[in-house]
Order: sequence, then C-alpha cells, then structure tokens
Amino acid sequence: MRGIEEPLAAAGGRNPLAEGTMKEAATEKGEPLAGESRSALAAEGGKPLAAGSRSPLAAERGKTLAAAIRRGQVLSVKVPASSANLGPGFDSLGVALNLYMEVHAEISDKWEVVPLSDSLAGFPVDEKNFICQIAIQTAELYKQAMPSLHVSVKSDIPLARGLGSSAAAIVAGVELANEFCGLQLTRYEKLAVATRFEGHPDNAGASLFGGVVVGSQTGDEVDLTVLDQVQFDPILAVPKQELLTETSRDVLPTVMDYQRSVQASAVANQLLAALMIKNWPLAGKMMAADLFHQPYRKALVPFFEELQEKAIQSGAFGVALSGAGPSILCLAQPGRGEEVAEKLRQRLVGMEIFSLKIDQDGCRSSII
Ligand SMILES: Nc1ncnc2c1ncn2[C@@H]1O[C@H](COP(=O)(O)OP(=O)(O)O)[C@@H](O)[C@H]1O
Ligand SMILES: N[C@@H](CCOP(=O)(O)O)C(=O)O
Repeated sequence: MRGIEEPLAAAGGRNPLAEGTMKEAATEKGEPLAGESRSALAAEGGKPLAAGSRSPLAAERGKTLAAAIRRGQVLSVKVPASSANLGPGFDSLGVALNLYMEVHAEISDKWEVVPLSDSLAGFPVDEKNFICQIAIQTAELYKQAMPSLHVSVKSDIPLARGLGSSAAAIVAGVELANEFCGLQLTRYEKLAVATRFEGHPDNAGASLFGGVVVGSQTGDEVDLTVLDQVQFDPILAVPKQELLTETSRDVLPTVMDYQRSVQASAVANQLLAALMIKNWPLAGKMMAADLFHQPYRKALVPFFEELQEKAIQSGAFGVALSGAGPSILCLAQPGRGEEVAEKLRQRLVGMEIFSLKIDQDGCRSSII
C-alpha cells in the first residue's frame, strides 16, 4: 500500500482529471480504454472476450445504481481479497479470492466507522479511517465533496498477510466515493484511481474485476486483462505474524541488471503461457524461478522453503509468496484444492490453511 499522505500526482496510473471534466469522464463510460480492441468489442457484442482484455461494457453490465445515493439509502459493497504476483508476475499478476470485506454505508451527520470484525477493532472510527480517507480523496480527485457517512465494516481478509487487505479497503473507498458522489466511474476508471493509491494494479485489479488478472502501468495508463481461461484451486497458508507490504518492499533492489531483467520477464511470460495451456509442472517451475522479488523476500519469510517442499509433497503444482508475504500461495489443479489443503494441515503446525476458490465477479455493490 502506498502511503495515503503521498500526493496522488506522484503515483503512476491513469489520471482521471487529466482527461477532462467529470461530465466527459461519465460520457466515456463503456468505451474501451487505450490498448483494447474496439473492433473485437464490436464483434463480440460486448461479451467478455475469450482471450484478451475484458470489455468494459461487459464489466459494467448489471450495474443498477444510476446517480448519487440519497440520505436513508444504504449501500452495500463486497470486495474480494487477492493474492498478487503468483511468483514471477511482480506487481502485475493477481487472483481474486473468496474471502471478503463487506462495507455498509449511509449518509450521516458525521463520519462514523463501526468495526464488525475483531481484526478491525484498532482502526480509527472517524474520517481518519483508511477507507474513509480513500473515499474523501477520490471525491476530491473529481472535485466533488464527499458526504459524511456511517460505515460498518466486516472482513474475513487477514490483515498485512499478503492477501490484499489494503487494496480491498481502497477499492471499497473508491466505490463509496463513486456511489455517494454519483461519479459513474467505469471499472477501468476505478482501477486507475485505486492503482494510484495502492501503487500497483495487481491486487486492486483482481479485487475490482475478479478472476486471474494481468495489470500493467505504462506512464499514465493502467491496462488490465482478465484471463477467464486460467483456472486453479488456490490454497493459502497464513501465518500468525503480520508483514507490512511496505516493509517487504524495502528489501527489494532499486535497480536490476539488464540480463537478469530479461530472464525475469521471460519466466513471468512462461508462467502465464503454462497456466493457459494447463501445463501444471511448467507453471510450478516458473513460480519457483521468480527473480523479481522472492529471492530478496525469502529472508523475511524463513518458513518459505520448508512450506514449498511440503506443499509440493501434498500435491500442489506450484508455490509462491502471496503478494509481499508472509502468507504462501499454493496452487492445485482444479478440483484438487481441498485434498491438498487437508494434507498440508496434517503436515504444518502454527499456520491456518485456507482452501479457497477464485472469486470470478470482483467488487459488487447494491442498495439494500
Ligand atoms: N478494513 C480496513 N480498514 C482500515 N485499514 C485497513 C483495512 N484493511 C487494511 N487496512 C490497512 O492496510 C494495512 C495492511 O496493508 P498491507 O501492509 O499492504 O498488507 P495487505 O494488503 O497484504 O494486507 C493495515 O495494517 C491497515 O493499515
Ligand atoms: N506486488 C505487490 C503486492 C503486494 O500485495 P499485498 O497483498 O502484500 O499487499 C508486492 O509484491 O509488493
């Protein structure tokens, strides 16, 4: 997570204001962004494409909220957790998981946050709360005033464990601003804003769109592809101790040798290709061959190699740090996740093992 006090302009991502007024942003709704094929979109009639970028039209289908939410109406926002990187896809690959953060919010005379999960008990209960700050700053970005809200939050997502809790909170905050200020942002616009706060599009992309995603930032642009054809069963080994993403990014090098970068990129490409053609052994090999971050972060996660061995013995085809760690993501062939998780539970002590599914829908909101 990027510090929220940092100016947004300093971060990467597509600048929503640079593109024009709020009105223009709203009329752009449903338009493919740079890098996506308009002709493919037309040919598919707005359906999600089998391979390649998901059409914004399809992504937005089902949205029922028209304008800003009124006093007395309660907005419900449900955001999935995510696991980033999948090994070599550093700051780019992500997968949405069926663990959720749920926010209910309505207009109130003052900001008030009610934590409904024990893990959230220590956070500010007023507008200083991270989710509220994101909502306020998103509204400011679009030159709108965010109304004060009564917000209740519950979450199954372990905090600071590499499961994208900060990205889920950011996505929820952006959604609050979108709905209570009537911003009418497309999912791609929400991604650009969320990426500015988070600093990388992998977790936010997965939380917003669901599925397995490939995100990239090129200058001001944030592009995202949802890979519907990539399927696997994710198993997460979650230790008791926290590791802040910021701490885990501090151990990474600031520059990387050219040859090593070429190799690191090839490994990431090969992982995606292997996942797409279901070559599980090759996918597992590439997850372990990451050069971007795991070699530097292993020292922060001393149980990583032992767990890697036990997960493979238990039937997983691949193992990687989940996001910045310390949780470990183990991948099993579709349908084999529960069996692998059960074997891992017998072999490991002191860690919680979650047998999960890929969340295919991403963030959803409705008036309840
Ligand atoms: N629901 C939430 N409410 C307030 N702050 C949150 C919430 N979820 C996450 N955060 C903030 O994000 C931090 C964890 O972010 P980070 O270090 O990026 O780890 P991760 O995203 O892997 O869980 C928490 O310590 C907290 O400051
Ligand atoms: N690409 C980022 C992902 C951080 O994910 P998180 O779940 O640990 O916040 C990184 O590897 O730093």
